[in-house]
Amino acid sequence: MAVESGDYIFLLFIFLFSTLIFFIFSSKKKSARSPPSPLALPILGHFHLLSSALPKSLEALARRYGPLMQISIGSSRFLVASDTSTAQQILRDHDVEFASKFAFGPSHHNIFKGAEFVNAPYGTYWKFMKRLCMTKLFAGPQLNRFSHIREDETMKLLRSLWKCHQLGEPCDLSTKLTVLTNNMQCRMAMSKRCSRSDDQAHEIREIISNMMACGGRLSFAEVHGPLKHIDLFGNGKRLRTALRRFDVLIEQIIKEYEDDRGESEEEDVMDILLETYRDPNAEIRLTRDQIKHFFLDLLIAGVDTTSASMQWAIIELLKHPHTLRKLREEIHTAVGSTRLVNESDVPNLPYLQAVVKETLRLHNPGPMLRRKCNSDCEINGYDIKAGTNILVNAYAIMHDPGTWEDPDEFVPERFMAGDRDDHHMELKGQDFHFLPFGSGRRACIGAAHATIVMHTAIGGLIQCFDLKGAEKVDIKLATGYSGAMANPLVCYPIGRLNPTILHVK
Ligand code: HEM
Repeated sequence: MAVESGDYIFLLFIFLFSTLIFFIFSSKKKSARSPPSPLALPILGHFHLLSSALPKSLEALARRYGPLMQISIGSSRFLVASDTSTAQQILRDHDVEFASKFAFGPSHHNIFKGAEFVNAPYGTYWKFMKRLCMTKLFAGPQLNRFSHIREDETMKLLRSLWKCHQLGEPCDLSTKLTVLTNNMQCRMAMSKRCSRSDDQAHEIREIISNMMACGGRLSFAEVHGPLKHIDLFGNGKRLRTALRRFDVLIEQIIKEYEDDRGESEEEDVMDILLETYRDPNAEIRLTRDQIKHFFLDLLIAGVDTTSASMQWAIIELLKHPHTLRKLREEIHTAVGSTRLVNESDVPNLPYLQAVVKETLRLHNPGPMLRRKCNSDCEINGYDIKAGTNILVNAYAIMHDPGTWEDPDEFVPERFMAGDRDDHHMELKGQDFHFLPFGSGRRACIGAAHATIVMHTAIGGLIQCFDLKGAEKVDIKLATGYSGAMANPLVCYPIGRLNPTILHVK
């Protein structure tokens, strides 16, 4: 068969086209790079470059190595994203690829290993539990259902401070705020048990505090580094003991639920989980350990974070008398002095909202967002392989001087319309300059609950009391990567309005 000139032209075209495609792809491959990394030491990795204030030391490294860098601490390797644009790619543009999390704590001491919700990979189990949280605990109508619990516990807090005022006694506000958040959460999730008396909620609190204290005492080297499998000071053992105590207590609560089956009270989250556990045809097969760990996760994720944020807000207000005065004036104008601030007042208290936002920006208790990449993708022009662990440094983003004027100062006015540019930022994670509750599929599920609690408790405390002596507290950040305070907030409450005679509504 003769070859016609048209065929030559066609073959030449195919040749040129394939060559072009080859070059495009091979040049892409060549430009496929790994993110930069500081010089690492053998075994220790970058351990020597990091201080106990991890978000801050990672922020300093990012200034030299860029918004996406590789870090290793002992056997843990991860990328760190430190600016808004990189965070947006990970948390929004590639949200599905980064919808799993990796464990970044002393998880090797967890006696319920594999049963976690907060660290669960993106899949059927996580989706089921998230749906349960949103439909039964933390979405609009469900949140409203629990308003009486929040009111009741806030009133208990204010009454206990009034008692200190009457007796002239000091008050450990840190503990009282933690009791507040713990009791609210226990009553919301296990209302049948924890509403009858405070005993079980109190015991749960004690165990979780103990657990957090042991976890916090573990050094970086024991969590990530060369001492990971040597429990040098016995804190790992103590942590496991606290977990076993939690196991015994929660097992007892579960048994009480099982014995009380058929009682007419309204279904709570524990009932729903136990129904799913018993049902052979349920959408997922839950294990008993998963149920236990779910409650543990809610308590660990929600109690100390909300309490620490309120402690920081109070300290900042006491350090800034002008801000405190302005807040009191706003509350006085909008609410008056015959009734207590309540949840429906919050939309009319923009300065209180600004105080809460500014506290969460400056002292965020969840400053490192953890993600695990599910499939290969590209971020900032770098190839990211499936299985890569990433930390988004929300601390660095919320302290970025390019976004925030005087980023280390407490200036609630920046969130007030008309004062500065930043006022439009909301708490829902849609603005990647402001990420106190993270963003995307794995964002905080308790954000709405936490902010309601913060507004009403801070509002009530400021309305009813002057808090004297707190200025003597040595204000330091606790070690580790959480944003909690190192020392308890002890003060003398001096009554301004008696909460026990104020109207609640
Ligand atoms: C001021 C209080 C709180 C702050 C600042 C906070 C912050 C955060 C942050 C930054 C994350 C990670 C988000 C991400 O990776 O994108 C998170 C996750 C989470 N938070 Fe909160 N949180 C607070 C209160 C609560 C409360 C009250 C609860 C529930 C009782 C809660 C439950 C959770 C859970 C379950 C997750 C994991 C969600 C998942 O992995 O799917 N948090 N929180």
